[in-house]
Amino acid sequence: MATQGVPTTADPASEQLIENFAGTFSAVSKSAMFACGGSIPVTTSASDASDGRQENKHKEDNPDIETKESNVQADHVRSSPPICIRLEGCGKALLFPTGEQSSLFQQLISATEPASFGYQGRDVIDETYRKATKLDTSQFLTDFDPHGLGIVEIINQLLLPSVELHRGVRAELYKLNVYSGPSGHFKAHVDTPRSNGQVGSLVVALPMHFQGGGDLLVRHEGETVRFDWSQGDQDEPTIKWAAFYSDCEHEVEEVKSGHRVTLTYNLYLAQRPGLLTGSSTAMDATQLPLYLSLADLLGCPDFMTAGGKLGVVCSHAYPHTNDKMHSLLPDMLKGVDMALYEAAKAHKLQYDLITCLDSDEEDYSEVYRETLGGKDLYFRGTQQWLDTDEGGDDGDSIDFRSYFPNLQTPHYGTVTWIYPGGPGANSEQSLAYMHIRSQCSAHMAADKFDHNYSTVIRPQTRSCIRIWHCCWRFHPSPNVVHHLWLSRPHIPTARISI
Ligand SMILES: O=C(O)CCC(=O)C(=O)O
Ligand SMILES: [Fe+2]
Repeated sequence: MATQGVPTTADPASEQLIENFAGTFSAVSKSAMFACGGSIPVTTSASDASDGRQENKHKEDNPDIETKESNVQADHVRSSPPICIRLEGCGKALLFPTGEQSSLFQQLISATEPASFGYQGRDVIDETYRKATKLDTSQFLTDFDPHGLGIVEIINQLLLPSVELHRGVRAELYKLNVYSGPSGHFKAHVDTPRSNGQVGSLVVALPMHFQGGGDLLVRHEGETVRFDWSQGDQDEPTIKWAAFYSDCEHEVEEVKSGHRVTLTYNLYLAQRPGLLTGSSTAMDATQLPLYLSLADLLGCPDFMTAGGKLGVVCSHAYPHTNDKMHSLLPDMLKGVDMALYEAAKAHKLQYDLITCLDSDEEDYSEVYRETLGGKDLYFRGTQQWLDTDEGGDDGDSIDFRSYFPNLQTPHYGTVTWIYPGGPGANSEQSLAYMHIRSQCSAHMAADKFDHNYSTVIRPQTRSCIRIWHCCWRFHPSPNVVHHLWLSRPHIPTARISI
């Protein structure tokens, strides 16, 4: 057996920092995400479009550059064409971005009516509480498509962490609203659900100059996320969006000048038509609490001065056995796992996702690596035993490693592990067992194991292998299995792997 202890446990100063980070991670994973948002640039001229083509050409000519960059900051930036609004009874299309002096925009403003809000079962208009105007969907048409721009998919991944893969949200246009300066606002409130299936709201701010105020604040269990969407006339025109659960209190701060024009959508739970589009660039990771917590960790000069590794156990299940699914990572990540991935990416950390086997022994000082059929499998701990009694409770134990003669030296050294919810809280290990089963059935002699032996790997039994469902390490190749690995190449003394 090849082993090699690597003394890279966190130093005491780092331990406190890691604890803070773990606290945020656990809090986020417990409460899941309650709000998310992002921005999408609007392409307004032919030159913008050709810039995009130039960039693609550059990448075609330099495939290596593409590959190297793709691990850290690869996604192309998705942009939107100008957004068209057509008013009922008006043949002309109003295109956003637009100037507030344009006659079509003025026509829009005059067509809107004071916006009400629900209070004790009635629709009320009270400008001290809400000063805004609205158009109902019967009064206008728009070509804005939150599904096509990838917004809905991001919401699926971030706001629906506990829902199975095939569930998602459907966004249904509800209103156009205008909050105009100097005093347009909406005080803190919780939206009235339009039906049982409604899970949240999506607000999209069209590219339009307005300044000062107009921030959307969303609150949940004492946490607040602020979305600042003001745009000056020098800024690139950008669509801003935010989505949040129905039970979140939210408010719109006073707009000082200009017009804040929004499309609001109700988000309903729906069947998810397929897998993901991978448009995470539309999301603003810097608004994630994990981003800030990670920033604290990375910004501290005391953090892991002697180097070290941080492993974060995934909160959700992913199909390890299916190569097609592997290639869809990270797009198919859910909830806090995706948030962590996005936060790491926004910090320009390197990352990798691996599947990891975790023994139940106390000694975690060794990490073993085994390459199986082009996939890397990582072992932690010193004892890897399989109980081979397929049907019964207790059977013979076999040293798992004897089936992997090419076991290599430890690859990652000691890892400081963060278990959201605590060790053992991962309820989705069964998928990982299937992974083991499939790995083993492909690579072990058929007479040694039959295909049922997922039943004999018992996570809670001390002498059995326990599988933690992804320690993270991302790799651009679809053939290499998962584990998120974060490091800071520019600060060589402090290396983090998650
Ligand atoms: O415009 C916003 O940011 C939020 C609007 C809102 O709260 C609502 O329409 O219920
Ligand atoms: Fe609202």
